[in-house]
Amino acid sequence: MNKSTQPVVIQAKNLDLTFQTNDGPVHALKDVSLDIGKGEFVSFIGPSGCGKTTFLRVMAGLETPTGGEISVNGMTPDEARKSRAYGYVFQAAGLYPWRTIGGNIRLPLEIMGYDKADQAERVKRVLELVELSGFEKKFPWQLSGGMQQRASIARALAFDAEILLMDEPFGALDEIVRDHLNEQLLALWARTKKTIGFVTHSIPEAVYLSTKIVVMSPRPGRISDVIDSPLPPERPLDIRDSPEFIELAHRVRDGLREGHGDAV
Ligand SMILES: Nc1ncnc2c1ncn2[C@@H]1O[C@H](COP(=O)(O)OP(=O)(O)OP(=O)(O)O)[C@@H](O)[C@H]1O
Repeated sequence: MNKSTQPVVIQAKNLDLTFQTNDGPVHALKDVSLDIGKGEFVSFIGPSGCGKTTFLRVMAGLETPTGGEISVNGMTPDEARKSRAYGYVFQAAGLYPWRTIGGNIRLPLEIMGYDKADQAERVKRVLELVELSGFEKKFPWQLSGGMQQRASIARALAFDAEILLMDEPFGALDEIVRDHLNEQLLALWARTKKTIGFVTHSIPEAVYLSTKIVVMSPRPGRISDVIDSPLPPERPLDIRDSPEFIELAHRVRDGLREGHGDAV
């Protein structure tokens, strides 16, 4: 299933996850199988409730599947988490308002016991990576929403996690800011060669960013299409006007329609 020539980092086989709720069982994931190769940028797109976040949380070891198997670097997700295999970026930047940007990025490093000099070096490096050098001593409220989200990405990068799991990180931002962050994220991905799992509701965002697009559908949450992108790795924003891009966006839209009647 994995067409990438890179080794497989995340392998999910026939995953099932049913939540038991007061209103009865909710089948959040059904028979989900997927290989993610090292260095891939994989987007998960689908209507609300199709299990995107649940799948990401299973990869991160934050949710336990009720059936099937999943491995991350040959380990269980829980073991992978303990070996600091991934960083997690949420929809809200989730920065502590009483800590500076540098202080927020340092927090996981403090908890993990990195020494002071190493912490300082890492904070400097990741701030450069997200183009926030000079903002270390500012507080979150002094930064725009887009900058806060970049700081949150920097925090996830600070301990060299090989895998970055991002749950709609730019969903709350306006389109121009989002375009800019998409460009920056692609550049960062090219520089760092991270493996990225990215949840989005936006077709253009998924098509612009991904090497692989996973289309999901709800009730029960399942994968309805997996598309390996034919687009080149170098992607200026105006690639979105190219026939290849538009064709790919159509295929994603068709996949969403099939899984969800006519509403997306
Ligand atoms: N902890 C939980 N307990 C019970 N049900 C849950 C839990 N987490 C998720 N669900 C349910 O599982 C289904 C999938 O939810 P999930 O959040 O993964 O979807 P999603 O595709 O990420 O949706 P959205 O795009 O709205 O964020 C939904 O029906 C949701 O209500």
